[in-house]
Amino acid sequence: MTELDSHGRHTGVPVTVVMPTYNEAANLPRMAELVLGLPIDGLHLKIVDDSSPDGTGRLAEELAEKYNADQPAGRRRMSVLHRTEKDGLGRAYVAGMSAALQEGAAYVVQMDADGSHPAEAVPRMLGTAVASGVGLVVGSRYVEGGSLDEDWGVHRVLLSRFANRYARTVLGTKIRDITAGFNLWSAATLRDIDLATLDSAGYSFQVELKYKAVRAGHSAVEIPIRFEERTEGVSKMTLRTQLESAVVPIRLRLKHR
Ligand SMILES: Nc1nc2c(ncn2[C@@H]2O[C@H](COP(=O)(O)OP(=O)(O)O[C@H]3O[C@H](CO)[C@@H](O)[C@H](O)[C@@H]3O)[C@@H](O)[C@H]2O)c(=O)[nH]1
Repeated sequence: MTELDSHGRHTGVPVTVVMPTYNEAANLPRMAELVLGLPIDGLHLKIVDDSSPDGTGRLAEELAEKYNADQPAGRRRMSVLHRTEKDGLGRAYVAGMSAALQEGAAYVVQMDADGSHPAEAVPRMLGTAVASGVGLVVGSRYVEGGSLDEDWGVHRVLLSRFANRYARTVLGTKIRDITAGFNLWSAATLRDIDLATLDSAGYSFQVELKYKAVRAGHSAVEIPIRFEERTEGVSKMTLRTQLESAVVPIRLRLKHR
């Protein structure tokens, strides 16, 4: 059970932040500093890099060496999982989450490496999960108090709103930000979902995982966050991943009628 010590730090619970990267060298040092500076003792940052041509994987190793340097033997604050090729956001998360569970994480946080997700919300998400006992806390743009960076173009805003409305309608779920990429999971919830047999390779993984968690009987809580547009690098979303996002909800619905 996590507790807050006299300095307001969460203690006593192993939390792993899984962060997939593809060409995020310009963002990674700042992200590592933000995440590893959070007031959560024992927090671990796991990078899942798909052989980024810009050297993100190598940089991640250098950062891990720096952050692990002053740790007692056998304890690491940061690790890097290298995959041989770009194989999709969903598969990168499956690899990172599976490794985190094997290493004994009690909670797993999903976070983009581009600064879109407010790292400072993680203690609040953890506190919510522990206090309420829910297995999934969604960092939500679409509940009261949540917001989107005004720099998101009209096209992206409409696409995001449509994708959410579409997936929610097809799947009949109540989660308002079902495409959200900033989520905290309890290990028990992830274990109840067969990560090895997901239908999604790419971004629709976000929808599939939440749907399967709710179907497995777990409840979700959404807490408001502000989503910032990245200032460095570019989104890796493609037409193909968007098409997958259109197909996966229908496939899930047909499978689980
Ligand atoms: N390892 C790996 N990482 C990837 C891959 N594709 C993307 N990433 C990493 O995944 C994170 C998100 O990728 P972006 O391409 O920046 O995502 P986005 O367009 O901003 O979309 C985000 O918001 C959506 C909701 O609007 C989310 O649905 C989506 O999952 C993501 O969080 C970044 O850290 C990026 O480097 C991949 O194939 N492999």
